Amino acid sequence: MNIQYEEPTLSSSYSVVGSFPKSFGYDLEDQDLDPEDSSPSTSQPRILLMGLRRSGKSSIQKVVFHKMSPNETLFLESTNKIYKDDISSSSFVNFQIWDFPGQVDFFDPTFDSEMIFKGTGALIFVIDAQDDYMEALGRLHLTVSRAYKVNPDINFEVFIHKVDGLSDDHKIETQRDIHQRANDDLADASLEKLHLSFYLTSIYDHSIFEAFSKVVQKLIPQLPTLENLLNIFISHSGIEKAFLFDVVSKIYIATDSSPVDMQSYELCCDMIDVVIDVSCIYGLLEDGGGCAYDNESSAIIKLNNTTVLYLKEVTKFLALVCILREESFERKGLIDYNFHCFRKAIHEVFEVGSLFEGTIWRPAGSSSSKQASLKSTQTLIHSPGGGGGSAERRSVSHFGFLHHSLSASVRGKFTEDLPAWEQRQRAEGPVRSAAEVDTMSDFNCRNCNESLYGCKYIKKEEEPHCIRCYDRLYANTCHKCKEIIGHDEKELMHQDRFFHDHCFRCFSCNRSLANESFTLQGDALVCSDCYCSRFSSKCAACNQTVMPGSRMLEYEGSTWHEDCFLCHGCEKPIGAKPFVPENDNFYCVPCYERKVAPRCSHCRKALTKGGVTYKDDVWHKECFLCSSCRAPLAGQSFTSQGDRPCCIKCFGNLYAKKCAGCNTPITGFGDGKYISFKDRQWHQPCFKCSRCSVSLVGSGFFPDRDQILCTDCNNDD
Ligand SMILES: Nc1nc2c(ncn2[C@@H]2O[C@H](COP(=O)(O)OP(=O)(O)OP(=O)(O)O)[C@@H](O)[C@H]2O)c(=O)[nH]1
Repeated sequence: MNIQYEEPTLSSSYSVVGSFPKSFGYDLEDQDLDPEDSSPSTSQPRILLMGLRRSGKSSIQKVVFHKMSPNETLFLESTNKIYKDDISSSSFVNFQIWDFPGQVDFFDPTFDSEMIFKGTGALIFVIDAQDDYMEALGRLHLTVSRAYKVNPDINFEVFIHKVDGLSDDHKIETQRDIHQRANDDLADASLEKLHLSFYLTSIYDHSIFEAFSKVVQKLIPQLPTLENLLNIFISHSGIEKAFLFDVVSKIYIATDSSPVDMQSYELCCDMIDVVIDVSCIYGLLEDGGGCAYDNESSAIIKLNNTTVLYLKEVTKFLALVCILREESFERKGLIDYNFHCFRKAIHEVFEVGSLFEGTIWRPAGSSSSKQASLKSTQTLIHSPGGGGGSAERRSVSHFGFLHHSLSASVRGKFTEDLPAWEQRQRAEGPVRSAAEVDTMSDFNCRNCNESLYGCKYIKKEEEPHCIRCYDRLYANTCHKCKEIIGHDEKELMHQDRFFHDHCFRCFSCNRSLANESFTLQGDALVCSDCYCSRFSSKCAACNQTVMPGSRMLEYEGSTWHEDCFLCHGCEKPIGAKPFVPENDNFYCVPCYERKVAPRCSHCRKALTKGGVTYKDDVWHKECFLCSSCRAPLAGQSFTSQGDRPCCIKCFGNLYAKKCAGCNTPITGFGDGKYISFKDRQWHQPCFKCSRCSVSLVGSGFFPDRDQILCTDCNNDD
């Protein structure tokens, strides 16, 4: 195959290196992404985008990192070379994305797996959910197993993409199916340790940004520190939710530890768009110079539901976007002061981060500035009033955050524990000048009264506690292992029970459930896969698992997917409508009436329920009438005259013989037996002696013209 080198046409920041497959572009001499940078750009962490042709790889990259509108991706040409995109020039995160052509051939001798996978942080495999995904699953397995062999530390991420075309039920079913098949393939290859994470994505909504955020976050070693900082910041400032955004890509680098709901995330994304758009109109210089986002950037949007959105610049590429209630925003001085502390802390964290090799963070400055920054932290610790000037000041924590008066109600437990602080302690030892000791002399644990200066501490209802006392007095006990969940351990809560992160596992397969969906079976936690294979039923039509929580139908002990329960007549799903079972088939009522139901012998209309059967014919109840008087016969005694049904009354009047004793009809209904002699008949009670009225049933009698006589009366004559 001979593919020519081409200049990229889509974006000036997009680099094409080499051609596929002759040279994959992995050679170091091709790495000319940053001519200023003497270090080879391969040292940057790398995210690979792989998947079948047209699965949407380039679109994802273009939409997330190059602001391309989703509709424009319709015109993207197929990728036939590896595109290496260094996004660090426009973004805070410092990595390359390699977009692979769909037809990559692992068996080609020029494909250097070692080279590609060695420096890879994450491998994103894109599966087109609107297409038949069996081939993609095969390719996924091949790709991840090869990559895992070279570098087991890669994060394997599967984007089940283009889900905008699927219904909600279909999305869940597709995810479950792909999840199950992919993991089965890995289990068959004894690769159970290889963990795949799955995301439902689309470029037409925020899901792709959310998914990319999570992928990037996993590559950030300082994430727990950032999360802690955000926790402290929001709890001290009365803020409900805060996101640290990479402004250009709108992926969030970190957020506080409360759960992320899509709506809040979308709101904050939209706010960034608004800020950039407005400052492009009003914020640029007359000659068009300047920048739409700079260190002056800050914005407040008040929503009409008493919610406020607050954006502040953190670094050239980072913005903090907060959601808070209007009443909390009245203390804006306090929030701004705390933000100031937060920003300083962030700068310090990045500097520490830059000391680590291969960090995904952009270094904040040279190492000589580290000393200055650490000093400023000390200043903050011991001069909490600086810049804040607020009457609400109540106490100071390590980074000088002021407490919001609502903090107790805002958030419970958080640990004011920052690696940067630890770093300083390790590097310099506990510095305790006289002035410092004075300032901090009454800063003791409220329980054991030991000084907290230079130590980690945790606030409980505004009162600082040393770690030991805090764990002893307030830490929760893990429901599984019955051990205390220490302040520095991740704690998960489910139905008022607390668990260690590592104890929250599936009862059946022992997989961690921290980021998985699960259900409870009695007291046991079960992951959805095990639940499906053990407890859920199979659809009687397609024999596939009926997912718990999905829409289904049950009838006489069998289960169907809602879409599989079809009318045998029109072959459409019957859904919640009434149906009629007939010879192992089911019919919706219209089809049953049209095609299967018997017809009434009287009106010829379909008979769907009840009715009367008489001499192999069926009638609606209301159609089954006396052939003489038209009175309804359903539920009544009746007889027939010829083939026609007849009520007792008409039969007696019109057709029955008369009793020779009482002259009323002998119908056979309720009359008991009757006696017949020659051409005369009697009801049994009427068969008696015409003179002395003695019953003649069972005894001899003597007819005497119209009369019948007993032996005695006959002898009297
Ligand atoms: N409906 C929908 N279409 C999408 C989505 N993402 C991408 N597409 C479309 O999918 C088609 C293929 O997208 P590309 O980004 O070129 O796919 P690719 O994986 O880079 O393809 P190759 O370069 O051939 O490997 C384009 O027409 C996109 O508009 C999505 O989320 N939803």
